[in-house]
Amino acid sequence: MVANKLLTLVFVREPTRILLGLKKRGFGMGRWNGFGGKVETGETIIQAALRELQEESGLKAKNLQEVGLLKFEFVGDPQLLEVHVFTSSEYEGKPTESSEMKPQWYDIDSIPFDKMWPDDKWWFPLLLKGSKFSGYFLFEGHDDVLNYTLEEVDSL
Ligand SMILES: CCc1c(NC)nc(N)nc1N1CCCCC1
Repeated sequence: MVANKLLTLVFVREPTRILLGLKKRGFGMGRWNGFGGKVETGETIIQAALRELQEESGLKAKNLQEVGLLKFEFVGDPQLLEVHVFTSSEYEGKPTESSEMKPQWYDIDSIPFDKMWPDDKWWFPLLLKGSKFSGYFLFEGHDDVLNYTLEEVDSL
């Protein structure tokens, strides 16, 4: 049984804009996304979310709200990815480019979905309106979603 690989994804949100980062290398390179990565052994999901945000954006979140649970399967890969999605509205620091990510504020009316992972266009609107959501996406390669389920939930 291959255990799910735990990942975090944090979006820093202000009333009219959201912080995205352009992935400069590795998995998802060239796509805008929130900040996140693997949960290492010995750390909680929350600790990992805070660590990855700080490493990748320079920001220290002072609050985190879990807003989504997304599971991803890639055809031919037995490893399921389990992404815990968070938003933060209070933070310290200034967005700073890292080796991994180039941060940039986007107006919530002009999210660059064509330059993001294809699943985002389905669940991002739920994040923006403050819903909690749970979804599953079956990918073939990194560009094609073969099928998906997505629901708004009362609690995660
Ligand atoms: C699981 C891949 C993924 C994805 N779809 C495939 N969509 C978004 N928005 N983020 C993703 N992660 C967020 C955690 C760090 C790795 C990339």
